[in-house]
Amino acid sequence: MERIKTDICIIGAGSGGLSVAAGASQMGAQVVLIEGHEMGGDCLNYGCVPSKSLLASAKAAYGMTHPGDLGIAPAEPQVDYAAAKAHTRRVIETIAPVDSQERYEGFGVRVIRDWARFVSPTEVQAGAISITARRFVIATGSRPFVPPIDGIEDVPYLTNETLFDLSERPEHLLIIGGGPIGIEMAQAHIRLGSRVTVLETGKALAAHDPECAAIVLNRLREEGVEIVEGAQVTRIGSEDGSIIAETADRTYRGSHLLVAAGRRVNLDGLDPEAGNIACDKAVRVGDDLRSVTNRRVYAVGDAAGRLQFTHVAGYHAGIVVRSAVLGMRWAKARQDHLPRATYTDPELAEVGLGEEEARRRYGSKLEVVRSSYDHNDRAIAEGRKTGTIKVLVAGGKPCGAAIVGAHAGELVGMWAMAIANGQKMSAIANTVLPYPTFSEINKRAASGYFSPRLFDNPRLKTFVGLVQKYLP
Ligand SMILES: Cc1cc2nc3c(=O)[nH]c(=O)nc-3n(C[C@H](O)[C@H](O)[C@H](O)COP(=O)(O)OP(=O)(O)OC[C@H]3O[C@@H](n4cnc5c(N)ncnc54)[C@H](O)[C@@H]3O)c2cc1C
Ligand SMILES: NC(=O)c1ccc[n+]([C@@H]2O[C@H](COP(=O)([O-])OP(=O)(O)OC[C@H]3O[C@@H](n4cnc5c(N)ncnc54)[C@H](O)[C@@H]3O)[C@@H](O)[C@H]2O)c1
Repeated sequence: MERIKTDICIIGAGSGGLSVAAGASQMGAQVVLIEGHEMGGDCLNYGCVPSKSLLASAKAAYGMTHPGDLGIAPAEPQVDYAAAKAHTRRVIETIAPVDSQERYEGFGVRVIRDWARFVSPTEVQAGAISITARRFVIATGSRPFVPPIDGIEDVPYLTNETLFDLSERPEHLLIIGGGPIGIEMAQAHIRLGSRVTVLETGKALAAHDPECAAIVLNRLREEGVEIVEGAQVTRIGSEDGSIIAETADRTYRGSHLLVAAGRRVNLDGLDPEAGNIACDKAVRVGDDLRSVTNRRVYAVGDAAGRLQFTHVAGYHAGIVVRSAVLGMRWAKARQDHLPRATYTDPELAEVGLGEEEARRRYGSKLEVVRSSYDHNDRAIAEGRKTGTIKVLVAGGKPCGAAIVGAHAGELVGMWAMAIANGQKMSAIANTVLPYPTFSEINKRAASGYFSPRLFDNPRLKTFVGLVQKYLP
């Protein structure tokens, strides 16, 4: 057996593991990176990248049938589902070199392509290689959770790991789960010509601001997606070549079934017990992202059991590099400034607290300011007036923002920056933005916070009266 001693051993070469490896190795630490499957993990191969690529094809098709009032006649798009999937593959291939074994070996990282498991609190094995390290980073990500519905294993269901390889367009896609994956893929498929039914046991897009989520769900329904909330599927089966999903009061039929019912953290095969690493649904870590039972071990990204986003995995990686490479043991992960976006049309994006939590925390001190897309000149010019922004303000500072509308994922960045840096509403209001841009929606919301203070203020009016009296 080959034996390696290293500074940092990272398990998993997805968004989190790769970011730790890049940072640590380029700062001079010795790094071993172990990947059992594809370099790039979920985001590149089965997640963000293919889903956003397919949504882009779908948006192009929708734009042809819905040109709005722009003076262009609608046209029937010739949708080639297989070609759209070829586009997603090309996008993956274009981005893949950035996550490749060769690139990381170029940084001096020893990359091992095998599955890793702990054999002791200080040692991991990957195939015939044993690695002891000063610090370990669990960056094993997550996989689709398949609910134990009667009959589900007897039908050929799809998950995000197989959907993007499907080249025949589903005639009628049944989707179990109305979270971000289910809803993004529902819109992609309805626009590419499938019929789509989403069966959601609770509320669809439940993690999002309810007002903003409702706008997205209404749009999907208008486009023809059947979204059934409160649908408890009790049995899955097949009949006459169709897949059927039974709830208490109805049977739904489709040609294909996509399971998008949440995620399971990848801990199987890792043998965390042998490493004295306490886990529940994820690795149990504190805000320092270190295992509560084995201080040599960190967890990042989906494996850390917090928000499951690529940018969060990257953020975690930065904390780990500070702590494990630079010895800044005080480095801690925050949650309050992390943006979340769902790339439907209209987009949905949030940062910071939701309204309910903000009210609990700040009570009557909380102020809510809003601005609507239909007052934004660029949105009017482009015929993209559906949308709104809601900013939660406490003590003059934004503590949360929710946006639904075109480019919401871009617009939320300004609020993420303000919250991350403890900036006041005046920081947004004082920023001069180019005209006409969608980002002026943010500024209008910030101005909305100051308007009553400036324009409905009797003391200010008296002061201005005096100034005007004495000004030469
Ligand atoms: C369909 C879909 C769309 C998404 N869209 C977005 C989006 O638009 N924006 C966004 O921010 N997030 C999105 N996400 C979430 C995002 O993909 C994940 O949060 C992110 O990939 C997590 O990164 P990670 O490093 O924790 O794990 P991963 O990227 O999953 O990487 C984990 C890696 O570890 C490897 N591994 C696991 N166990 C072992 C082991 N024992 N030994 C060796 N290797 C192992 C795996 O093979 C994998 O390569 C999406 C997810 C899905 C499924
Ligand atoms: N745009 C993005 O950034 C993006 C896109 C996709 C996914 N993601 C990430 O991936 C994570 C996972 O996404 P997801 O949509 O799979 O999970 P999710 O947990 O967000 O949503 C799953 C949904 O499935 C429902 N569900 C569970 N069991 C069910 C059953 N038996 N029948 C019907 N419905 C059932 C749940 O109630 C829930 O609403 C997200 O939380 C997000 O962090 C991000």
